[in-house]
Amino acid sequence: TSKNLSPIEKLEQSEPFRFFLTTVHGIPNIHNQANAMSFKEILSTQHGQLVRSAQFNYMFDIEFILEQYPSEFRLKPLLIVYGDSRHDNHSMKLQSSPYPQIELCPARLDIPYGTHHTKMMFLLYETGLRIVIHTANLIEQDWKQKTQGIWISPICPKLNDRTEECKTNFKKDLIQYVERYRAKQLQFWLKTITEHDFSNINVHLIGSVPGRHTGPDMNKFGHLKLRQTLKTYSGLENDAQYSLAPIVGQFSSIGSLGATANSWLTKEFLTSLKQLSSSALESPELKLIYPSVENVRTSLEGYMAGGSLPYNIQNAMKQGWLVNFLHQWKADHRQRSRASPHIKTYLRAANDQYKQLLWFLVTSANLSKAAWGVLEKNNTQLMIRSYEIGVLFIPKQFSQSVFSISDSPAFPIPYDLPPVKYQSTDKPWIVDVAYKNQPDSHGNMWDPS
Ligand SMILES: O=C(O)c1c[nH]c2c(-c3ccccc3)cccc2c1=O
Repeated sequence: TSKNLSPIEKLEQSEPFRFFLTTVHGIPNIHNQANAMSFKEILSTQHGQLVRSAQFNYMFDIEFILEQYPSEFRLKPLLIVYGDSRHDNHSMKLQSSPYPQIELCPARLDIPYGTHHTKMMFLLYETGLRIVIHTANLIEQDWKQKTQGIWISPICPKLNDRTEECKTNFKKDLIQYVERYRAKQLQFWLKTITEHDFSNINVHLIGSVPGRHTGPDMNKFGHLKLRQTLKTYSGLENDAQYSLAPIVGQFSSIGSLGATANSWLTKEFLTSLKQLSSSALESPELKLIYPSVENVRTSLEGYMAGGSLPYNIQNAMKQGWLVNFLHQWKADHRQRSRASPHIKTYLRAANDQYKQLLWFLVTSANLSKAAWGVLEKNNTQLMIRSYEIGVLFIPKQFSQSVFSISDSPAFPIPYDLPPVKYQSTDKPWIVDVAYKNQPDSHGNMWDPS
């Protein structure tokens, strides 16, 4: 009977990556220990005396959120940063009106169809500032039986006169991201970030903010920021041995990608992921992981899991070519093959053995132009619709040449590699069609009409 780890022990054991999956109700406890964290454990009193916090997200259940904070922290100031959608923007005001400690910050969404997908926590303790970047909405179902990703920073101490050097540019990139909200409610947090020492951060920040980014702004956000960061820091530039190293994308929704793979996916997006100059003759393999109908039907939540996989028939029918790229959700080594994925990750393996990684990204960004951006005006501007944020792990920042997924310090990958292709009978999960041939793990059918 192995004992349960405390939140502090989980953080210590997660070094140097500090990358977790959410705990899952209904799997053996042993798989909710190493590299697994719950919302309550993130907010545990064991981390110190909380002063105030901010929660950036897309969906909020205020009662659920407050219930996750330890009772002694529930009345501390809490800033909620949400997407100012044109239609139901009063729901946040209604939810938070009973709680004077809650301040609201609507994020501007000036480009149609943009959403505030960013999922991030600022936790200010008496001992310093912690940043958490993750993939879960602040509603109970997102933290119960899904696979979600969480990166938890060290508690960054107050800056004394010592000049800090942040080797991944994380601090400057975070300030640049938060400044783009142009929100007075975030002024306190911009000042707070400036006053803390981020020199122990070993990940890169990859964010998206809505806009038509041109000139010097082009490489600051979206897939061009990823391209730029990989180019500058990965040290792969001229390493011909990796030109065919396979690339994996894993996500919980898919946008309208165009009539062929070449429209955006392989020509623009893959060029950023492979980061090598696009002149490299043949392209590396791109494998995409997105749940099949069978993955959803047999999941712990059953077809209900599909409610959080909003790939719609309108987009699916325009891109039948995509199915050839698709692979199943399979995470046996983490006991999470039935914990439907809401996490989004992108990675490059060193070769087709998939035993080592060249880099790993966990992010809120699904496979869509809205999230990553699309080049316009003869490649002079990158148009992004949504707010997104993620962290990129590069071996060099961990004094390694590659990440091993088995030898210590093993990178804790969320799913099984190599990815497993759809079977010939498999179809991608589509949220707005009916599935009435086979009951799910709860004996239910799915009939969205
Ligand atoms: O931020 C996130 O992760 C999510 C963002 N949109 C979701 C939707 C949705 C899809 C189209 C229009 C409006 C809402 C539905 C179900 C789950 C999500 C979701 O999880």
